[in-house]
Order: sequence, then C-alpha cells, then structure tokens
Amino acid sequence: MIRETLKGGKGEVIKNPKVFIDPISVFTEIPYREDIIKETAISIRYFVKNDVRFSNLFLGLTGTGKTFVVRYILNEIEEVKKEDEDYRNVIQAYVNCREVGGTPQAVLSVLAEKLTNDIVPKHGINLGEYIEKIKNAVEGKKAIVYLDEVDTLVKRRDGDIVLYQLLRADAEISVIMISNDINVRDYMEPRVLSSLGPSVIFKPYDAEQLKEILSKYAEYGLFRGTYNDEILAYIAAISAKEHGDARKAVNLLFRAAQLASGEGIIRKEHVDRAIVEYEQERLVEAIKSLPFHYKLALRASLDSEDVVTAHKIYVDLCNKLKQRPLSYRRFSDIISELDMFGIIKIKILNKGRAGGIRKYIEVPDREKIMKALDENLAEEIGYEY
Ligand SMILES: Nc1ncnc2c1ncn2[C@@H]1O[C@H](COP(=O)(O)OP(=O)(O)OP(=O)(O)O)[C@@H](O)[C@H]1O
Repeated sequence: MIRETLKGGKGEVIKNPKVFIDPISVFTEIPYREDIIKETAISIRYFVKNDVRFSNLFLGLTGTGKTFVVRYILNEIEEVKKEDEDYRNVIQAYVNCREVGGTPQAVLSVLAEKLTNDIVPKHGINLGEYIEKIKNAVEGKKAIVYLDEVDTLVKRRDGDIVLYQLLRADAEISVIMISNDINVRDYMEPRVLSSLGPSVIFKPYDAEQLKEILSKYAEYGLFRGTYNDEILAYIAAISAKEHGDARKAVNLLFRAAQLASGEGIIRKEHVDRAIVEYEQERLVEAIKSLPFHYKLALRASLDSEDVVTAHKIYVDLCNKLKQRPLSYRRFSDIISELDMFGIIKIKILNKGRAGGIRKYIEVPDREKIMKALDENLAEEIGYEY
C-alpha cells in the first residue's frame, strides 16, 4: 500500500505540488493583475532610466494577490538586470514589517541589512543612524524597497515617520508599500500622506475570476482528468463568498487533491472535507491571536458549565500565574465577546423568581480548542495546564 503511495502510481491526482507550494516559481504571468503590473513597471522604468522617484501603496483584502504581484515584479527586475545595462545598479529589498516585529527599529535594521549586504545591529543605534546607513548603501545606486504589511509599522509610534524619512531621504529610493488594512492612511500624519504616492487597489476576485485562477493551478499542478469544471466552480464560489480570497481557493483545491490521492478524481466530498479542515485551522489561528486574558477566560470556560464557575476557575488560574484577575463584570464581557466571535456559545436560562438567571457555556469544538490553547499557553508562558 505505502509503496504505491511512495511511487505515486495509479490514482494519483497531483502532478506537481510545487505549483501550490511555490506558485511564483511556476506562474509566468498573473491573471487579473496585468494592468497593475504594467503601471508599476512603467513607474519603475521612469525611476531607473529617468530618475523619477515613486512610491505606491498597494491596498486590498487578504488573498487578493498583493504579495504575489510584488514578488513577481521583484523577480522580473532581477532578470532584466541581466539584459539591460541601466538596471545594473538597481538594488532591491523586501521586508515583511509584521514578520520582523513591526517596530521602526526592526524594520529599518532589516532594510539596512538587505541593502548593505552587511550585518547591522538590531539595537543600540538610533533611527537616524539607520537612515544614514541606508543612504550610504544607496549612494550611486537605485533602490526599490518593498514594505509588506506596512500597517503594522504605521500603527507603531514613529512608524509613519520612518516612512516619511525614507520617502524624503536625499537618496535614489522608491518604495512600494503593501497593506491589507484598507484604512492604513488614517494612521498617517498629513505630512507623511502628502509625500506618499497613489494607492493601487486590489479588488477582490469574483467567482468567475477565481475559477479561472484555479484552472491555471489545475492545469499546471494536477493530472488531466482528475478534476472537472464543476469542482473548480464549487471551490471558486465558496472562496468568492469570503471576499474573493485566492489563497483560500488555492489551498482548498490543493487539500482536496491530496484527499483524493489514490482515487484518481477529486469529488465534492473531498472539497467538503477540505473546507471543514480549513475552518478548524482558522479557529486555531483565531485562538492564538486572542489577547492574554481572553485566552485565560476561554481556558477557564472549557472546564465549567456556567459563567460564575468559569470566573472562579479563571481567578484561580490568574493567581497561579501571578496575574491580577479582571472583575467578574469585565470577565463576563469577555465571555460575551468570545460568544460573538463564535468560539463559545452562551445560553441564558431563567431559573424562576428565586434562581435569577444563569449563563451556561457550551463549547462546540472543545477538544480542538483545548489542544490549541494549551499548546499556545505552554509556548507563550511556559504554562502546562
Ligand atoms: N491572480 C492570481 N493568480 C494566481 N494565483 C494568485 C493570484 N492572486 C493570488 N493568488 C494566490 O493566492 C495566494 C495569496 O496571495 P497573496 O499572498 O498575494 O495575498 P495578499 O493579497 O498579499 O494577501 P495578504 O495581505 O493576506 O498577504 C498566492 O500565494 C497565490 O497562490
């Protein structure tokens, strides 16, 4: 049995998994984003050949292709460097602001490191010195800087000032910023806004477009005859409902194809199973990103039937962890919020005149939540429940 799977013989569905895991290495163009790519390429040409600096803000909800487009442009510029003299002195740096920590210090140090190709201290030097290092690195060259998830930087103290300094630096730097918070401009001071170039909007894909995108993945990544139009349309329709998220669509197709491995054809049941798994993963992600006392409140709720008992358990837990517990009132608000997020369910029962009301807690995915939460608490604070 395992030998068949190892060899990938009869009934295999996936021809090339790389298409799903590292699509940028396979796609030679990006459907539905051609106009944006062309406009950006023109700005880049003016910058490289005519010294016209630019800055753009790529805005759009999650999974609308912003990072994909940026990585594509970055790779294409590296190729053009080999063909066009004018591009020889172009240097590029991509930084995901959230992944490096989001602070101005962190973003600038990584940026300086990438542009200088040298080790730059993470602490102990001030923001101005980082800007100086960057300016020195760019001397006699042209830099294109990509700041992904720039909203995390802008929301930090002095975050927008860093942008201002980059945009206004006396150096040949152009900047492409990316944000999936479409209100990111609200966090910027007027003088930063006035140095910022236009916003480029990445509209959510509709069901038709998602289906077309999926058909490319299927064509490159799956064996012929293992999928049909209806299956692709089904996945596209589900993903279009969620603000046209291509990441979700592609992940669902890949997972469904894995589940169909050995059976030779992807059926609706495989997609439905993939959807359930996907929703559960999202639940785990949602739990991990809860504020600390929400996690403790949720943990306590897992071991109690009603809110009063949950609060007692929560207080005990706080004492164990040497944390000051929140009041019952605040705790009860948190529980209501967890109910609103759909993580737990609150049922209110009226116990008659003498009994007052009691708030009961139900947790539909109890085992799953407990596992995710306990792993997360152990990782975050070293607490073994
Ligand atoms: N036009 C497209 N053609 C093919 N694949 C696409 C397209 N747009 C998006 N994708 C796929 O969706 C995935 C997610 O896209 P991307 O990382 O660009 O999202 P994003 O807009 O940057 O979202 P986030 O803000 O969440 O990072 C990509 O890895 C790629 O697989």
